[in-house]
Amino acid sequence: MSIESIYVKNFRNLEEQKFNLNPQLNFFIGDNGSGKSSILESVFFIGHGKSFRTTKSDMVCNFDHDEFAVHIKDESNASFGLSKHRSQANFIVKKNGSKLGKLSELANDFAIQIVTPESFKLFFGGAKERRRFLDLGMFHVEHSFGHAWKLFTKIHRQRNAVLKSKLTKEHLDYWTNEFVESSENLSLLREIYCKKLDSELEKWIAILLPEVADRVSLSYYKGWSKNRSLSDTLYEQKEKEYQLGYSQAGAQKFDLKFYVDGKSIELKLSRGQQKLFLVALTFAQMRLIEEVKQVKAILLVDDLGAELDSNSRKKFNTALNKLNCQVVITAIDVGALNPIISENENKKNYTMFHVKHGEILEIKEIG
Ligand SMILES: Nc1ncnc2c1ncn2[C@@H]1O[C@H](COP(=O)(O)OP(=O)(O)OP(=O)(O)O)[C@@H](O)[C@H]1O
Repeated sequence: MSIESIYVKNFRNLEEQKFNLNPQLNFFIGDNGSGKSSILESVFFIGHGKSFRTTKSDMVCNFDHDEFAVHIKDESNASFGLSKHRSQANFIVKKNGSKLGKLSELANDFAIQIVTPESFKLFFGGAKERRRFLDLGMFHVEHSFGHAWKLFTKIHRQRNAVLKSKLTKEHLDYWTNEFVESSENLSLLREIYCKKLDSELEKWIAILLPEVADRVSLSYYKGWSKNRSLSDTLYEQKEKEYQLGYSQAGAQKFDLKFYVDGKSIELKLSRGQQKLFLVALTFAQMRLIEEVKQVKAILLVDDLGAELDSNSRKKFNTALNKLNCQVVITAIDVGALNPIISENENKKNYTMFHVKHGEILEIKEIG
């Protein structure tokens, strides 16, 4: 799918704005603090039911107002919208004018991925972001994942509650058996997905980081040692688990690590190369989602110029043309978009906007 039009109201510094997007490339240019990231944040909000900058949804509501809204229309004229008043706990979520029960239901219709200047630091800096990334892909690609994940989360919570309240051995044994079974189930699904991701990643690395192609490897850690069963691991850690009050091993502890020549990415790649690596991974995931869902994913890139030199942006553009999806890119100035603009000049497949103090204006002539 692609987004045809967006309406935002009282979203951060965007008071009331309506604009149409190009089905392919969209560039938002503006000074620091003009509202570029807020535009991406509003699109991300529709696709994920949350912000990529804060866990507190009321933070995105304009300081001077009590209610914010985002509405979009896609290329087939289907409409999706959300709004929230500060005084209410829940969002009003609508699809084609009819109310939906949950914000998360909107996510079924979208596959929106984002790359920000911070994302590669977060991604290579800690397991949390890698877990989030992988599970997001799995949610779209592996049909049984949503159900398996929900079940696991419920069992994990129950087992932790038993550990915390130090209930009887019978209670713990029951929840441990359930926990082991659902951990193994989830882990198997993740392992299958990682293999798919690995083979797709290779293709994008060849375009974006040809200098390390064939030297990249991916390693999936399921959340407990590969040499021992989860039951044995939990049995051995029983005392410690009772002391701490939560499960020490299991599918919640999974991770995905990337290496170049067997050494971690942070040691082998520069910051710009790390960003390209994450772009390659994001494109690989988008392609897998597209194959399964038969929908085009939408890519958001905040501050393209950060960390990427002109040659890297050229490779980024080559990959972008191959991916062929709707893209929304922000930059501080037009120079940061070259050579992407110059290489797409003849195709006229882009729209450029100027963002100033929360106002969005389409630029007709680029001079
Ligand atoms: N809830 C809010 N209400 C009103 N204004 C807000 C709110 N939250 C943030 N802002 C302001 O919105 C402005 C735009 O922020 P945004 O991050 O979108 O800018 P940007 O154009 O991406 O800047 P940069 O290039 O520095 O990343 C900032 O000046 C910020 O102070």
